[in-house]
Amino acid sequence: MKAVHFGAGNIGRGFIGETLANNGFEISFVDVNETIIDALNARKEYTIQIADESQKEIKVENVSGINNKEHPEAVIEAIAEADIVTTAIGPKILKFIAPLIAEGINARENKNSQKKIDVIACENMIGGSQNLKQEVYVHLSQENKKYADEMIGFPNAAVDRIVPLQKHDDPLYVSVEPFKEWVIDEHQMKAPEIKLTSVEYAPNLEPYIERKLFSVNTGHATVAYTGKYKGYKDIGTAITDKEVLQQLKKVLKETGDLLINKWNFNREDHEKYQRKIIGRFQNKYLSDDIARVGRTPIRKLGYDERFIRPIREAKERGLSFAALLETVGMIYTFDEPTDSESQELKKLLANEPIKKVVIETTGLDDQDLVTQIIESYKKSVANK
Ligand SMILES: NC(=O)c1ccc[n+]([C@@H]2O[C@H](COP(=O)([O-])OP(=O)(O)OC[C@H]3O[C@@H](n4cnc5c(N)ncnc54)[C@H](O)[C@@H]3O)[C@@H](O)[C@H]2O)c1
Ligand SMILES: O=P(O)(O)OC[C@@H](O)[C@@H](O)[C@H](O)[C@H](O)CO
Repeated sequence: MKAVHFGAGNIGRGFIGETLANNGFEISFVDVNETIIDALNARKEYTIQIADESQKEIKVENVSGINNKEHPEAVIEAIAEADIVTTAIGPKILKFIAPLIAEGINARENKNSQKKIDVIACENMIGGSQNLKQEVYVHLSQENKKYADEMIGFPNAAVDRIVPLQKHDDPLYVSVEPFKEWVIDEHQMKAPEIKLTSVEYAPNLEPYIERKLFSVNTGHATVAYTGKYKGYKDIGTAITDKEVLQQLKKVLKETGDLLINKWNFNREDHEKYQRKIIGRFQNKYLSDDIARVGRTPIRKLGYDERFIRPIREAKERGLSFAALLETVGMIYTFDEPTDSESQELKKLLANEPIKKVVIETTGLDDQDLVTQIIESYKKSVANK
């Protein structure tokens, strides 16, 4: 069985690669990072280290790499032969790899392949694979679309494992937390006979992806932005600050109340899930930079993203969202020189009226919310 995986980065190697290999797949990693691709081709294996007291090492074998900038034709060929295609490349990059996936589908049709496959985007976003499908379909002819409608599934997925930026001499070595969870929307699959061991299949992914995004990611981002606001550089140190931990707990209470109200989750189970998340952020065996967790703040301020969507939905339901609003105010003060979106946000704030910046970054048309966010931002600036 063959897998093509786009993005040989942290989660790509640290989780998706491990899972596919455990399920007997031969994996072609597609990436633009020459060092990683060359190392994959030279060694055909890499090592994952579990970041807990065991420090256990796991070998991932039967892997190779394709540089999609240099060898797009090899990627198309690999997709034509694949049994599964996955991505973990970043939500904003999906549109750049869409033409290659479209050409791969075209190649499958040209060789009259009757094998159905699924293309699974493992990104932190709601509706990731369906979003990728839209981008891919832009590049398909009417005829290709008909073939794709029948043969290619784009099931949404939620992927959870903290994999920080890696700082080892070996460019492939990847240290990961022990926790892992990958859920795939079963109803959107075209090849449901391929069921990966250790992956969960759900009839409706929405509650899972919202629970993950609005608990793990809203919480993680809250530690990052509150931590940065208070001068910290990494998640593990920031969370030892009582005020940062308090802010995290307040935010998780708000998203928890929303999720319980919306999806009818059992409160006790959800609180247990939240405690587990806090413990994961406190993992002393992991060193996770605030620069990584807070990366791309404009994306994270998006309408359907980890802060604005829970704020909108809490407001609709008459639930509290004060701590979420407070954190959003701090996001606008996030100044990370290594992150281009953070610098773009800084420039926008320096050159445009704050109201325009808030509307553009959040996509909100609710004037009351826009005003509340402006007030929260001004408070953050004043108290800094
Ligand atoms: N790291 C985590 O803890 C984690 C956990 C769950 C989900 N995710 C999600 O997975 C995705 C990837 O995150 P990551 O942390 O692994 O990031 P990463 O930066 O480590 O990996 C992304 C990889 O994509 C490659 N890439 C970028 N543009 C490309 C292009 N045009 N063509 C081919 N390759 C390209 C990069 O070279 C890099 O190797 C994101 O959507 C993220 O939200 C990450
Ligand atoms: O990947 P992002 O930028 O959407 O979010 C940063 C982190 O919160 C994220 O990568 C987590 O580590 C991960 O989602 C845990 O499953």
